Amino acid sequence: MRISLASDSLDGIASMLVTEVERRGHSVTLYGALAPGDRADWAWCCSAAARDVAEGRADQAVVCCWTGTGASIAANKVAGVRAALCTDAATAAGARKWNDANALALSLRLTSPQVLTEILDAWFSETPSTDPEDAANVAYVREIR
Ligand SMILES: O=C(CO)[C@H](O)[C@H](O)COP(=O)(O)O
Repeated sequence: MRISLASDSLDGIASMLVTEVERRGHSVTLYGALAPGDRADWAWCCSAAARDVAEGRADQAVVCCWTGTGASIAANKVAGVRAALCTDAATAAGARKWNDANALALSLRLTSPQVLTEILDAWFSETPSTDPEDAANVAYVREIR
């Protein structure tokens, strides 16, 4: 898949994120501190990655900041993006399955290298639920203005 990655710093698991996503066979587009010379303020770089998803240049995004909160807020402001701040594999799997989340938000502060690999394995292996109730929730979210 085409994955847009953004981080406002190179702290913690930020650099590892790029290699871990590529190692899983995805092509990446980089924003913020991950792309030398790019703007690295979280609001800008995380919304830029999310906009790639909304406008069809990427299938999914992974957005990071120290807390993960700004990254998720900025990504969720982009229409059509459902960003989920995930701190463990079960949350990441649930976000893909029940929320059809198309952007993974991560906290550079909280996410250890081990947890990052667990989250990415869960995120990329889970698929959206086909249960009509789950689909109805996601459809409802799509229409929220
Ligand atoms: O978590 C964040 C936003 O939600 C930022 O990473 C945090 O505010 C630090 O930013 P800066 O290094 O620019 O001061």
